[in-house]
Amino acid sequence: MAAIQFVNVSKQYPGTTAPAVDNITLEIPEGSIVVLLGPSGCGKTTLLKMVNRLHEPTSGKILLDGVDIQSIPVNQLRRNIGYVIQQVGLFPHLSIAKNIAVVPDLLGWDRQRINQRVNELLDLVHLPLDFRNRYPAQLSGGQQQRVGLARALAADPEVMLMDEPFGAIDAITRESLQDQLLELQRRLKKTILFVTHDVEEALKLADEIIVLDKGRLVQKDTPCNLLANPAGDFVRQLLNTDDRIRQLSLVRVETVMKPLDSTIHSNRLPRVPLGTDLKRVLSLMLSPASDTVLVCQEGNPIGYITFEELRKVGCLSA
Ligand SMILES: Nc1ncnc2c1ncn2[C@@H]1O[C@H](COP(=O)(O)OP(=O)(O)OP(=O)(O)O)[C@@H](O)[C@H]1O
Repeated sequence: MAAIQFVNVSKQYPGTTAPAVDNITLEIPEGSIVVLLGPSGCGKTTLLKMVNRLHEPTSGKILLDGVDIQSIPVNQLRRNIGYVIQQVGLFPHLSIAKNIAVVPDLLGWDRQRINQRVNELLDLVHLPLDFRNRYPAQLSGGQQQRVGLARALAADPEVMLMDEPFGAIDAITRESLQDQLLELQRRLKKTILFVTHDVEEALKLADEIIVLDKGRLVQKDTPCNLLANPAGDFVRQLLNTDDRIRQLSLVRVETVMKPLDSTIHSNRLPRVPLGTDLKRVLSLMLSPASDTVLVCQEGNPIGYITFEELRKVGCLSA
């Protein structure tokens, strides 16, 4: 079942002449990262904020695991959805531990369980335990953003909404936060709806990308299919498809691979772990020549990708 379903959802703000979100119907599959991509003002944030009811649709409905969110009390809904935003929104007067514990506190967890969870989360986002007693102002922007992520994960929500979470962070820290998010996602398998206007970030993080223009859904596809078959000039220009090799370096092998089958004799084939980018796969295919590369999870082959497949999905056609 899709974790989040939008059914004919529109939103028009009072006093405006055009809808910010215009009749969107789409499904966000459980356990996937789906990225909302589009230029400023296309309706990404509005669409996202309707999921935790920070905005209400003018028409249409949104289902969470098949349940209309209108039937769920708002506080309960928000406690079950992790929310990470660009401005982090940490409470300046609370320690890092207390910031991370906000939702477990609200849920009435006992002290010991909260302490344990805070330690677990600091570890998960690669922050040292002695950060527990620091205050937000004593952390760098990237560290604060990791605390924001830990806080959103605290009560182990199935769904995470992330609105340009790395937007205000320098390029190098941003890349490492993206890598950490992907690493976390391989373990936690949350359903993540992620807003960005950064094409490279979208190609790197997404299992599927949803392109919006003026509130309308223009295309919904995997990063590779989007690059291969952009639905018209708007998407083509948005993706700026000139630099194919750069783009290959952003797309992850799991968004393209096929599950392993009996036609593949795996003994001597080159192997890559989940998360490897397609540029690396291509270089393995070229030297020494091998038209198939195996994809492994914890050392065990689970899928494969062929040169023909790379070519067919269009990444190499330019
Ligand atoms: N509270 C509001 N009242 C009126 N109009 C609004 C309001 N919030 C957003 N809008 C308008 O709705 C449209 C969509 O805005 P939204 O913030 O969803 O876009 P976005 O794609 O997230 O943009 P950005 O990338 O710049 O954050 C814009 O035209 C915006 O001006």
